[in-house]
Amino acid sequence: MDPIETLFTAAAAARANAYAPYSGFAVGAAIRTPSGAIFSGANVENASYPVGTCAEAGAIAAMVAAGETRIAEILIIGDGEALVTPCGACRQRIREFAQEDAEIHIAGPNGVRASFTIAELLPQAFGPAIVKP
Ligand SMILES: O=c1ccn([C@H]2C[C@H](O)[C@@H](CO)O2)c(=O)[nH]1
Ligand SMILES: [Zn+2]
Repeated sequence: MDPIETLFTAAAAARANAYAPYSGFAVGAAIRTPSGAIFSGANVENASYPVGTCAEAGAIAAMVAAGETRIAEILIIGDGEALVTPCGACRQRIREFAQEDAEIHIAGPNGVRASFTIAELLPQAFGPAIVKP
């Protein structure tokens, strides 16, 4: 299968399990690391609304738990007509692990609609190199 299609399938499977009873807005995300492994996540909402977490955060947590810390590509599937790009907090989360040339693919239920780099979505970012000695 085409690599993007593989990511899309993983993100769609996670999205099908999204826990979004409050917004009704299901999101799925899938990361491919340089090793070729794929990690996925879905948004998980909470009765205490601010405690909910984004799909991207879930996929990043799965990647880190498996011992990987580099994002080669990430694909996010949202809903509706508008591009569901990562929220501000998730742009920062992706920035932490994104390779320089990492692509962020934004998809709807029928496929990828646009692709960006992290520099496009989070210019002049605060990142690890600033903090790490
Ligand atoms: O990129 C995004 C944008 C939104 N959401 C979730 C958060 C919340 O559960 C719902 C509506 O904002 O969608 C994500 O998971 N990722
Ligand atoms: Zn987010």
